[in-house]
Amino acid sequence: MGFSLADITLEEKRRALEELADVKELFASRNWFPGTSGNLSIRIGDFHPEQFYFAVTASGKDKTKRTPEDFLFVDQFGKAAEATSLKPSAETLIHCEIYRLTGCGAVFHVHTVFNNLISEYYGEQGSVPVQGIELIKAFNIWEENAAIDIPVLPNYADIAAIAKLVPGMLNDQVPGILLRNHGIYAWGRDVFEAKKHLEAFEFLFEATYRSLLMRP
Ligand SMILES: CSCCC(=O)C(=O)COP(=O)(O)O
Ligand SMILES: [Zn+2]
Repeated sequence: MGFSLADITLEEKRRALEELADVKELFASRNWFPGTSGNLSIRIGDFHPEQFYFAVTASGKDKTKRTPEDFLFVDQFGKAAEATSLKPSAETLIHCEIYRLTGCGAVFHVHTVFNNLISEYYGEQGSVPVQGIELIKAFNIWEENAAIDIPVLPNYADIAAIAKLVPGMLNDQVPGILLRNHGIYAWGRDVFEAKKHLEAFEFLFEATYRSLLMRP
């Protein structure tokens, strides 16, 4: 092993930055980055659980704007892998842990009103039960009347403490975790799949919220 960022082609790095910029713009148009919240990443190059690289959003930026300072490359520890004045997302360690454990290709995190409300409602229980909704198929689960449990983790100011909980909370079937009163992390093999999963989660959260309201 022992490869470096320089071993990854410029073309692959350029493509990752372009894809991140496009998906960031799309999510911004949906108001999925209120108050500079949210972070996005795409993995590049070879993957070994103990060594990999990814491009991630810089911390604290207005993610509705497209600037030359939006992203940087980091290693498997979340440390900048190039000389830069940019700081990686404050939540980069959660991305690191998701890549390490799943080997996925992209991780997207957004704060929305529906994911916050649902995470609080089911926070004590530790997971959000969802059953019989067609969009569960977005997670490649095709059985009749499928039931899933979306994990909910506690939210701490110490991101490393949250990252430590990730291994114990991953559910093989479900490509996402909710942080209580915080937001959703969704991932996939690539940008297409991570976006599909994130959209499905948001649909399921809104549907769950509305069905709770409809209860007698
Ligand atoms: C103002 S939102 C608080 C931090 C957060 O939850 C988030 O998603 C954005 O942090 P980042 O460092 O990635 O900008
Ligand atoms: Zn966040």
